[in-house]
Amino acid sequence: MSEKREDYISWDEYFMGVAKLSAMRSKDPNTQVGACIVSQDNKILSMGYNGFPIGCSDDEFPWAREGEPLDNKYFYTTHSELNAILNYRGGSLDGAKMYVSLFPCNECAKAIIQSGIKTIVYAEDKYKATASVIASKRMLRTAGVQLVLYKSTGRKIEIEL
Ligand SMILES: Nc1nc(=O)n([C@H]2C[C@H](O)[C@@H](COP(=O)(O)O)O2)cc1CO
Ligand SMILES: [Zn+2]
Repeated sequence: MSEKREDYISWDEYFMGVAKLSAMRSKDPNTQVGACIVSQDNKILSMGYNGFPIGCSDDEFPWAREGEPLDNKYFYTTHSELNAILNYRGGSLDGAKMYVSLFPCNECAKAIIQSGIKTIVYAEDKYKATASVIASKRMLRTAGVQLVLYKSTGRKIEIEL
């Protein structure tokens, strides 16, 4: 009998890979973020990426980072984490895990806590010095959400599409 394959991807690589693949759907020219929500028994429940709400055209709303609040993206974008939570239509997310390519902001932190997600596995934390992320960590830690920095295995995957 032939032996089983040994170079299959791990659960962590699988879920962070799905989060990063989701991020590739984002139209944001500066930062693409992806999230993948997983049940306690390793089933994918939902995914999301950052973008404008349904019906708000990617070609009409602004992608700029600067300028007046009404003329830049920040009032209009839905973050990947919130999209992943809202995309889930199956009931409770109690005890679920979220894999996300960038640490969640304070607004998403509130949604994560309220939805019952108990663990966040994040790949990057490039805005860690901002008030938003400091406030986010304060709430998440106080609420008992486990924060896990994803350790890259360095594996590169090429997929023909
Ligand atoms: N955790 C996050 N999830 C997200 O989906 N985002 C989104 C909002 C914007 O579309 C983009 C950040 O844009 P910028 O400020 O790096 O050009 O990423 C941002 C953060 C940061 O907290
Ligand atoms: Zn957010």
